[in-house]
Amino acid sequence: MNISKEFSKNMSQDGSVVPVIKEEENSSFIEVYQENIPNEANGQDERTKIQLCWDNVSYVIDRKGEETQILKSISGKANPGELLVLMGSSGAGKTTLLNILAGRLKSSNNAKIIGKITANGTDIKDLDFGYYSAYVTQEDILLPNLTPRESLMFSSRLRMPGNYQEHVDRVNGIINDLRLVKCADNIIGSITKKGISGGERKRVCIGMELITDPIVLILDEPTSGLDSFTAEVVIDLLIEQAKKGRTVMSTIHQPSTSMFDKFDKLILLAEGHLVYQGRASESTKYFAKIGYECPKLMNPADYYMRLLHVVDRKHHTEEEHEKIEKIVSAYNSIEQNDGDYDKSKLEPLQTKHLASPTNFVTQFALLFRRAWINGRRDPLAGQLLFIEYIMMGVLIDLLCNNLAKNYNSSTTRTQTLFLCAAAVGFYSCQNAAMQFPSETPIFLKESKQRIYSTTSYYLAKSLADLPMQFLPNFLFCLIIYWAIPFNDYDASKFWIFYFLLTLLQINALGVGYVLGSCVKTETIALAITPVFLQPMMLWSGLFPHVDSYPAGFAWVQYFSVRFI
Ligand SMILES: Nc1ncnc2c1ncn2[C@@H]1O[C@H](COP(=O)(O)OP(=O)(O)OP(=O)(O)O)[C@@H](O)[C@H]1O
Repeated sequence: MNISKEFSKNMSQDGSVVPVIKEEENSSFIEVYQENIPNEANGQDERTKIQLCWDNVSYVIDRKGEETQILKSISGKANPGELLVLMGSSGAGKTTLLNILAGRLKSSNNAKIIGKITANGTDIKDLDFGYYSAYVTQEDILLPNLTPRESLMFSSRLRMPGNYQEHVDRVNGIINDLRLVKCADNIIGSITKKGISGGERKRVCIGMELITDPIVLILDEPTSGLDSFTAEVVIDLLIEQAKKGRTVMSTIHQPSTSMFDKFDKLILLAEGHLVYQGRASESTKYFAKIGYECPKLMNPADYYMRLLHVVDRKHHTEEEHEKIEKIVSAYNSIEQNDGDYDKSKLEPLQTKHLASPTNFVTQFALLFRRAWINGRRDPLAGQLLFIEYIMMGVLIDLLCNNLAKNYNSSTTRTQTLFLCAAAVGFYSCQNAAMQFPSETPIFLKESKQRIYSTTSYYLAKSLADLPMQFLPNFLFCLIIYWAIPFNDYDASKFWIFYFLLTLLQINALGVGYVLGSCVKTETIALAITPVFLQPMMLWSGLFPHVDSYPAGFAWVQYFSVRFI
């Protein structure tokens, strides 16, 4: 393992590491967690600590046969009890490095990760590293209609063992730690719906990860978009977490001088190269030594950003090229040694995969309740659906009412039924397609963490939405059936009419869910729904009739949500 002299000579010899986990061959996650409960007697948790090391890590992507090296042989380590901050100009590779270290980025056909990453000496590829670490993404991935308390509570109940009171206590502890008491019961909100502030939202995101009491906490730009005071509150929070013995790594954009002074360790990246690794407080001395002295009254973070900035990453000017070369070779010429954290205090981690703490039924029940609350607090979508159905019902009535007086023509009957089927199919499909895109990031994040199965999520989400779908359809059928004499107003036949339209609706919802889960935004979901539905209407058998299809084309009728 190569690390810089600057870094290693300043490493603390933390004698307070007290590893606790001693897993049996077949112990479950619940048992591991219970052994892992922190004892904060001396401010430090008496539990496993993790030192994360990375050795000559490179990331190479292949773009149309042209290889680009995003990270260039980077080595380093993050120690327990310290806040390690990654900085560098935009595009330097900070997020890429964090993603690789967190095990979120894997080698693929056109992207290769080279090098080795270990946690307490074990390759993270052999570990269920997600159970030891937590990753807070740059974007706030939260359900907008829940409160911070509800979000934390669902997260705790889905991810951790324990009875209801234990979850309540854990959530209250986190709300207090993150200073969220004032806003704990307010709606989180979104861009379009005012809720808690940006800083509070960021702290909720951090809380959602702290709920599992992770040993390694990794954050991508947790302070971006926050004012300097709120940003400092977030940094203080990270320092508190580090003081508890956690290994905390974060990228930070533009820290203020007072924030910078609080960082324990600093990693600076330039164009995928490592150009500094060591104590943040020693960095100005180091750069002065290699010929880049930070002006006395200038924020060192600002100075490094300007120093390492390049205008066009693909086409460096000669001056930029020489500067980066000089800083990189100065760093590489420093004698490397391995003296650092006392490794004898680090316990090897278990390599087997750990089971989820909740079973299918619990997952379904919690996800159903979450989806139900989130859906009911966003009445607009439901109200729109009611308006659409009632409006269409009234319009069909108006159009077909006259025909009803002489309702013997089977053509008219067929056309009216087609209009009903088209309305129900279209509205249901479009509404269902709109359900998923906004929740896709939440689902992807949670399913990557293996908090629940895809089946439990899908069932809970779609069943929680069903009442809101069925009710407007029922009103639509009431309006249509009693206005148009399909069956001489035979009341018993109404239920057959309603049942058939409900079957069609369930079909359309299924198609809508598939479409919605394939796209990233609601706008795309809205745009692609007609693309799928219109051909289905075309070969529904009405225009033209199935009997008149060209030879060999009769099979297309089976790819339609057919009602007639
Ligand atoms: N899979 C990929 N395909 C193509 N380019 C990529 C890929 N992953 C990363 N990059 C490029 O690698 C560079 C580093 O990206 P990264 O997101 O790590 O930068 P960063 O330092 O976090 O920047 P910022 O501070 O702006 O978020 C960028 O130029 C990015 O476009």
